[in-house]
Amino acid sequence: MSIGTLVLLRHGESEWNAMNLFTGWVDVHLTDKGIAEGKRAGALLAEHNVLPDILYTSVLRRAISTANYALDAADRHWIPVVRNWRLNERHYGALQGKNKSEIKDEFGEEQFMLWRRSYDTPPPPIEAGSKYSQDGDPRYADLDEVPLTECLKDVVARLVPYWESTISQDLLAGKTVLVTAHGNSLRALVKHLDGISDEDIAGLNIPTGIPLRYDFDENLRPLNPGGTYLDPEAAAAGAAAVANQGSK
Ligand SMILES: O=C(O)[C@@H](CO)OP(=O)(O)O
Repeated sequence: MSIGTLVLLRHGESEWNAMNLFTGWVDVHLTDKGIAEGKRAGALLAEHNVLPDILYTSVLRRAISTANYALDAADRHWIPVVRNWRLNERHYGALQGKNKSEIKDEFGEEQFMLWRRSYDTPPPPIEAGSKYSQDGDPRYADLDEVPLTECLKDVVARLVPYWESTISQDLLAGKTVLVTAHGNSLRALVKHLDGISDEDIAGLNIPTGIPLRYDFDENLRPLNPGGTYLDPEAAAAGAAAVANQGSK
């Protein structure tokens, strides 16, 4: 059987994306624009005849809702769904709920970019019991420890084993697999798929709501390194907008 197709989809614009706030594991809703992006993503899937057989999402509603809108638009609302915290956004520690521009002004561009895009510098940990911490959240009851902060390296460490044991098995079985997740969890996965260095991953930004397709050889090496966005122009504009967050 031939190897399946992978489609990565970052959730549509969330309320906190629109407000320029660090989000991480805080479970915020989509904006109307984000809902429209989800529907458009589904239309793109249908137009390109990339019809998912199975969906993997994080346990955060911005990814779950985006997938629901997209699959409904593509008439694939009925496929099996697997949700796993390992696809969650990077935990943004004490920065969760903080305004990106204010953090940049307070700590300077260099520290801001270290926290946002360096591979192995996590933000300061969130305080237990603080408004935007996840302690006591029932969806994480099975975790030995809920993270208090994460850098991208931590996301790679929690996500790649799940990719290898579970998601990639569906590709090897020939399925079309949709993964609906987040800016930094998808950066972690793309880093692994494309073998991007710890330094170069800093320059990679994933736009909201535009399906990114990967095809593979039998060793699960991408035949189209970097993947193929189903709307390349919108993807380039969207990635530039993400890169510039924090600049007023
Ligand atoms: O706030 C976040 O959780 C992420 C994604 O929106 O932000 P950034 O792109 O700055 O890593």
